[in-house]
Amino acid sequence: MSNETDNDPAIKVDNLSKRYGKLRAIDGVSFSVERGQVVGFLGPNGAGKSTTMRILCGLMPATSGRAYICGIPVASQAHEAKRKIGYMPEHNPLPADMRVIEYLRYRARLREIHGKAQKKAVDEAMEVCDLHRKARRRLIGTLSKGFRQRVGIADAILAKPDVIIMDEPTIGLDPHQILAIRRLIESLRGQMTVVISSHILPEIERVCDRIIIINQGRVVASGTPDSLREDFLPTTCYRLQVAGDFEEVKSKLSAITPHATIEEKPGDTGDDFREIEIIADSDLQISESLLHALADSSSLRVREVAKLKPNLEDIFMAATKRSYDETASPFQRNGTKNASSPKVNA
Ligand SMILES: Nc1ncnc2c1ncn2[C@@H]1O[C@H](COP(=O)(O)OP(=O)(O)OP(=O)(O)O)[C@@H](O)[C@H]1O
Repeated sequence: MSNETDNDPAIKVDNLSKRYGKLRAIDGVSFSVERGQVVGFLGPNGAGKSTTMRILCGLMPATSGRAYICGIPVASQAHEAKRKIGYMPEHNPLPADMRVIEYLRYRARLREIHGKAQKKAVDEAMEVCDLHRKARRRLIGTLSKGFRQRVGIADAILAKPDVIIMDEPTIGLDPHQILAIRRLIESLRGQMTVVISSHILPEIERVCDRIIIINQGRVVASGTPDSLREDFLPTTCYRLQVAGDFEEVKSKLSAITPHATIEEKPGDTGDDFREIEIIADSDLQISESLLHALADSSSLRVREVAKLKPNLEDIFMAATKRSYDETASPFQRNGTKNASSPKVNA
């Protein structure tokens, strides 16, 4: 029996843990995902991403804790919860000797979609994934990896699930194929809740509204890319290219940002310009002041002032390093000690 209401989040995970023998693969994981969001689910190898996703998809039971899809408890109402989810595993076993259209019809039958509804569902999924014209009658074994990924996504969206979970959807694809899959995911925004696990961080940063980072079985960060930047790397970095005496440059810049670190970057710019970095602990907007101060001097020339923004890779490194530092020993994952909780911004 369904407990679903439209107000329930698309996904709610409450204190979820999973042990494989003595190993705690995930340990007290909690988060929720609002409907229509595209969320990146990140973590280093072995962090517990696949374990969490498999529990969410009803493919494996948790040791403790609860997971809900649109308010439906996955453990006690697995069949109903599964109807709400489309899952694309990292290693998607597709039959090489079936044609795309045959395979999707077969997958629709497994989801109890028959007759006219089946034709409509298969046509629409092929249309969204751009398989209709180019690949509908092709043998899956003859398709490029990018097209095989599209078949996997078409399969996952066939039954118009509320939630679609994709494990590494762009792994092994060339830049054109990655762009095509990104556009496809973007076209799902607002219609379905999409959770993507990937190690391709620039891709995740481009496409996701929210990021959840898991490390050593625990959620260590959760928020929008901007809120995570503020939480984990609340620094400002300017990079300048200036020609002239470094001590003079330094004294001019120190007058504007007395507490910042000012360093000359090693490396050759190919001429008499040098690269200088200013790093401050707070958010600064000083491009104009920097330009004025340097232009004021007759012996200095400036040709570039750029404010650098930490990217998702920087955030990922900071979040997973912080939690790694806060975890005193690997024994904790076997449950012999309690780890201190890393900072999480839910
Ligand atoms: N079936 C299993 N039996 C025993 N240990 C397992 C099993 N599946 C996963 N593990 C272990 O649980 C931990 C979490 O694995 P999981 O696959 O969930 O991580 P992941 O974040 O998805 O990693 P990756 O990015 O490498 O796919 C790892 O230490 C892994 O070795």
